[in-house]
Amino acid sequence: MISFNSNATLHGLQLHRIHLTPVRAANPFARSGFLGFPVLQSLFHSVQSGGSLSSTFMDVAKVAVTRAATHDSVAIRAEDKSYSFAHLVSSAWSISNLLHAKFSKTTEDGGKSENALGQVIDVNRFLNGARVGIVAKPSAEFVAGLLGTWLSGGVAVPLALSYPEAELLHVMNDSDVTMILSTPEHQELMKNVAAKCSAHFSLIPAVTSNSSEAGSHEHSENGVTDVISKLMGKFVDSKSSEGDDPALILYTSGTTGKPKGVVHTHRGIISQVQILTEAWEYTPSDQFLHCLPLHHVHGLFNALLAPLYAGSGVEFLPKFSVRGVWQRWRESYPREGSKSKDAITLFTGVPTMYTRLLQGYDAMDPDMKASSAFAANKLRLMMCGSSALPYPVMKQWEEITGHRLLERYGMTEFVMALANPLHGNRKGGTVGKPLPRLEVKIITEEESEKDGPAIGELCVRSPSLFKEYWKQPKVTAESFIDGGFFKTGDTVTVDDDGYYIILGRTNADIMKVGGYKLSALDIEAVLLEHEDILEVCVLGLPDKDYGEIVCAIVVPQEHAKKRAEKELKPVMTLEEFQSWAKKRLAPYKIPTKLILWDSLPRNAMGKVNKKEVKKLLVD
Ligand SMILES: Nc1ncnc2c1ncn2[C@@H]1O[C@H](COP(=O)(O)OP(=O)(O)OP(=O)(O)O)[C@@H](O)[C@H]1O
Repeated sequence: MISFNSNATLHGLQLHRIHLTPVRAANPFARSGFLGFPVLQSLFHSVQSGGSLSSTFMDVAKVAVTRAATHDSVAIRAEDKSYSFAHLVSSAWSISNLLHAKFSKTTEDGGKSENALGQVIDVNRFLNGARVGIVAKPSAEFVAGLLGTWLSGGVAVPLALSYPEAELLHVMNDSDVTMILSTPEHQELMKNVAAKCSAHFSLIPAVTSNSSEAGSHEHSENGVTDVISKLMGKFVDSKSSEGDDPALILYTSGTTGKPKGVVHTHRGIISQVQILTEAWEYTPSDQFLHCLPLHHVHGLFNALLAPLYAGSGVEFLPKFSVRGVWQRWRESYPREGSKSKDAITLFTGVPTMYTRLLQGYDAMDPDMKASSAFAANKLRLMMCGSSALPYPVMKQWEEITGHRLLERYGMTEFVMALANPLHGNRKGGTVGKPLPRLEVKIITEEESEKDGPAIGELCVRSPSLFKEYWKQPKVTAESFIDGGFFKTGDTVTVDDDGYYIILGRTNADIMKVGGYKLSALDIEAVLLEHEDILEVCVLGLPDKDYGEIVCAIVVPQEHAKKRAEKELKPVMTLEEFQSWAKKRLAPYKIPTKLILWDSLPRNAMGKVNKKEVKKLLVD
């Protein structure tokens, strides 16, 4: 067994912390271990860095929200509207009122509430850990729904928009949601689902945008004071909620079994957003272009909560569009020396997004190519993760945009753990080293310890580790080893420079072929170098002689399909494919079965569920 510790520097965060000490002392949010606090804190950060350090929470909050109301601090942009932090906080407050009206009645002493279960509880935590399902596209309403749930002592369960009704019902029933918050476009379906799982349903009130008249009125100086006083009143007298209280349940995609509810605490969330802010130096001058779903950690933490915590703006493209992304970058940096006011500085995506962006680029005329590549180059940072980034994609992206994508590794259970550096060598085919305050170790099998690099299961210990699998104490207990390390189920190795290489999910990507243990990801990376292959999925199929055989499902490039049509020949034969692979792969790694498909069945995060595909092929 070998273990590694992260020793990354902390200077960025220390500055931030020292700066905020006077505010935290007087701030009731600080005691509550509540993400609403860091969101407000990020406003204070920008106020203080402007030079006017105020001494009390009320002073700082007033200045901060007034600034936000004068458009200085845009938190969210979506569909040509912008929303300040003040708008989000004010909407969260309205949602909390709405939930309060539904779920509690104030007791005679006025300081306590009785919730729907007849429990007498503190007015500010009336939901008492009840689950609130949030079904909304990436929008200001989604963020307000999340904050409103936390303001009320609830546990947010963000749900996929793409789930069919049966899957939605599974998740809602499993997490025992008390309430579903949604938006008009999903009203019909969600009302139906709510009725079937005996939950209440409510629409999230539209968040007021900066441009609307109601918004400017609401956040006039008196309005601001009013919102702040209400929030203060709500928190000053509240008993602090413990940071270890559940805040969020995210459901896994189920690539390794039935979807499990992963419970994150307030403290874990705050730790994670601080770790990411520090590692990638998110600041209030950053603008994130966000095109990921919000029920997975990549879209929720890396591209929303951490940037909001850091005071960065987040612009939602509700649905990923190749044209939309390139266009937004070109608008940000129209020509040399010019940068738009809201220029995008940060982007993150899954590998298939970069593949599609490259296809879109190839289809552009030369002028458009030049302006697109120029604009992309101007962003501060581009990141990739959620599944393995194929080396050819990374290389081509760098040739065009000048950006070496920062690849990182994460999982629903601990959010992010390993990452290539912001400054320093980003190594293709690796996911870098442990993030600050993260510890990892590899549990090796006896025989692999003798020679060569350690290969085994990656285990992670982190302040951002989840608390438990919802209602699954046995599975939770089995997922940890001594000392609180979480067993990821991923097989990894580490190179001579300490960079980690993900070989894949032990039970889906690691194939046992005639005594060899092979990584499907390793073989996929090589096959993607074939000029006729657009996408590939490698998996092991059962075989009575070898245990498993290597099967490759290939999606051909358009040009290969057109050529095949013209020549009235198959796009690729197994013989041609194998003779190409022979020069690049050891004989036992060469696929012995080739299947050609038009596309691969990918989930919202661009992942192929290999277990499902295997079932299709074997049954
Ligand atoms: N950069 C990366 N390279 C290779 N694999 C990655 C990378 N980032 C994430 N992964 C894979 O994604 C997994 C985490 O994804 P997630 O938490 O969404 O689980 P899932 O596989 O989709 O679902 P389930 O937990 O139900 O199996 C990791 O365990 C790892 O296998």
